[in-house]
Amino acid sequence: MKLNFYKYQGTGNDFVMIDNRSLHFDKNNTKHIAFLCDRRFGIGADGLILLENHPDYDFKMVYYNADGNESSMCGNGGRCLSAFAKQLGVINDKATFIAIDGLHHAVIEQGVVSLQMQDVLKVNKQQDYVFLDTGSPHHIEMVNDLEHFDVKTKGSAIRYGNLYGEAGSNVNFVEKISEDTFAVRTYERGVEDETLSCGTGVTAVALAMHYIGETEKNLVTLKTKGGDLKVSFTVENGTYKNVWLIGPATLVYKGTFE
Ligand SMILES: N[C@@H](CCC[C@H](N)C(=O)O)C(=O)O
Repeated sequence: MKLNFYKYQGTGNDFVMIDNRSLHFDKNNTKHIAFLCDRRFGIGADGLILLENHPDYDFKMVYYNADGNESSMCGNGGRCLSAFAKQLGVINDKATFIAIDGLHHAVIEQGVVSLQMQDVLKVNKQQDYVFLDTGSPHHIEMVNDLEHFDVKTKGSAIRYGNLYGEAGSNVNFVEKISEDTFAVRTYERGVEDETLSCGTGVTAVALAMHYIGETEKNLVTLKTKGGDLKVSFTVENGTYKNVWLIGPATLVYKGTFE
């Protein structure tokens, strides 16, 4: 059967997008989803996202990691899916959609997609790291010389280590550039490698840097290998609300897969 797909990227975090409003896509075929995401034998992507109808909202987001398994929230994916929904004519410049972690709002202005993320009510600060959940779980460590840091080896050791058990965690390494700017590199669970950018990851980093006092700003720039993202938020009694992930989301190409 022929499959129409669209390839999107948001700061280099890339996704195969499928309009599944007719529910024709086989969601249980993990091997097929992993195959479509394979960079040598398939289309190639960090994840695959289905856009589906929802009775109460503009659309529903269903997200799979490159390993073919459905996973928790993808921030860059949510931004790209909002751009895809606009391209399909499902929305204009604003969206309210449901994802695995709940309701999201998105606003699109000149190719920049701002996505409201879940409130973060709990931050776990330890001596060497911070852990928080921004829709997906994120371990955060500050390091020196991030450019030459072995993200894959060190990230994999933490992801599969004792701290996070069977479920594992995404792992972010951070270097402070200035009061409101941080460089971030992320090892992504389900891709099992470093990706060029991770939306829930940079969101977690911005909040963590505020929480541990590395910044007092509530608009933070995160520099990833795939480009810059911004995160804004309000602070209420040690919790983070009104959290927005802001950055570009671009159609790369569309195609048909046999
Ligand atoms: N790239 C994503 C994160 C996707 C989910 C993650 N790999 C997981 O399984 O936890 C993002 O932009 O947030």
